[in-house]
Amino acid sequence: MDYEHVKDAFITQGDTFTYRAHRSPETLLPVHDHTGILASDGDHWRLQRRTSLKILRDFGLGRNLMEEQVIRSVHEMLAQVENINDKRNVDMFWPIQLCVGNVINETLFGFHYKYEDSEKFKTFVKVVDKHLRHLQGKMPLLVSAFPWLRHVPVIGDIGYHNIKNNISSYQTFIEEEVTSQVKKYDGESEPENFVHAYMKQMKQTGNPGLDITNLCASVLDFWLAGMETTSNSLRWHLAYMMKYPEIQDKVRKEIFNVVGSSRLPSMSDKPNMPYTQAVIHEVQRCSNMIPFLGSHRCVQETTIKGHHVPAGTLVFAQIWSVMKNDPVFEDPGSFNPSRYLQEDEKTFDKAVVEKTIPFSIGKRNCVGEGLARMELFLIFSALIQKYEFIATSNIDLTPVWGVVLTSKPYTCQMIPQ
Ligand code: HEM
Repeated sequence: MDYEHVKDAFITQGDTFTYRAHRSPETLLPVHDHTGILASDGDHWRLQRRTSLKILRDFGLGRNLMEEQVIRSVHEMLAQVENINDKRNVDMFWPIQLCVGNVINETLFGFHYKYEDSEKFKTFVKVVDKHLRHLQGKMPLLVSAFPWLRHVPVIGDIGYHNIKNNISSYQTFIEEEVTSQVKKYDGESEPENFVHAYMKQMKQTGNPGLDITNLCASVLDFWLAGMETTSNSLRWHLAYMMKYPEIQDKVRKEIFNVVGSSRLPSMSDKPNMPYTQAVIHEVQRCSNMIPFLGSHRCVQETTIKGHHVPAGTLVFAQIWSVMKNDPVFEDPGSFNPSRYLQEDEKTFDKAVVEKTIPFSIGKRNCVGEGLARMELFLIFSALIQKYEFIATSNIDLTPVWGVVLTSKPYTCQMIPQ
């Protein structure tokens, strides 16, 4: 499957391929199947997706709430890192995890976890992390291929029931936070967080599909789809920068030229920082974090580029293969951000950018793409502006297998700039 196949299925024939399989491992993500965005389909999915996108757009475009939230989180992360006395051997796992987690938490619930008081949050993050890792084990994949195996002792327990039971541990966290925000909503003032904005939509539209069950499910989707992806991507960014220090220096030089050192980079700087943008594209292409997309069930018989696809076929688009193998990427195995820029080093090569699709394309692409792109730019550029990162352990860029391909753990020396 190449880019043209994915484009034909997901864009040209978008409506035909927006349905899900409704079998594990997807059904092991939400508490109830057919709720929220990630695991639902049909008119219900359309309603939930449209509602979430409207809220995110109102926050991001209308009032810039989103950028302010990310920058607040960056400030907190930098303050935490500054307090580390010995910067010769630092593990950036938790500072990055908390920074990204706090952006989602503030977007959804309107408050930040303080670093010194984040045990509840850390426990939740660990449960989600464990859940996503277990989902991609051999047994769940076996049960996914042969759903009747979930009735077989041992295989069914490891591959299905134990994982299903895990869900309740993170659901408690979600329900507590949603309930607390629901109580605070006065119905009058301009919503400042997702829960309040969703409640306003419930009230304004009166649509029975917008209810507390689906609010909780959408909130959970944001955590599941938004945290591991974004925080791992940032860890990949630092790993690549330490493996290629000359590229790290070049990014920093661009940041100093455009932003200076007295303030943090902002979204208005982004158009003037083509090299930093090219590096972010290339890290996303090379780290290629999502090995399998969710299933896209075909609802009516069709053809994709001459291949017959019967109704009911499950399609798993290989965006991994597009970013690895498309001929537009010359020498695809090498890490080369300059491939995104023309000779003037300012203008993007549109053909190369078009095939870089870490957020997928079409009707079921990433709902959080705008937020994730903003986070990657603001958090990555702030870190490179403030510190030089030098590896103090081996940087092995072979990924660790999972729902999201992660970087191997590493430590670094951080030299203030
Ligand atoms: C670097 C970060 C991220 C990457 C690489 C990424 C990637 C993806 C991809 C490839 C899909 C499509 C899956 C499919 O076709 O089934 C997806 C879907 C989704 N993403 Fe993201 N994502 C990221 C961050 C986020 C964030 C920050 C959020 C929200 C806070 C988010 C929310 C979602 C949701 C809700 C869906 C499901 C869309 C649907 O089923 O209609 N993602 N993401």
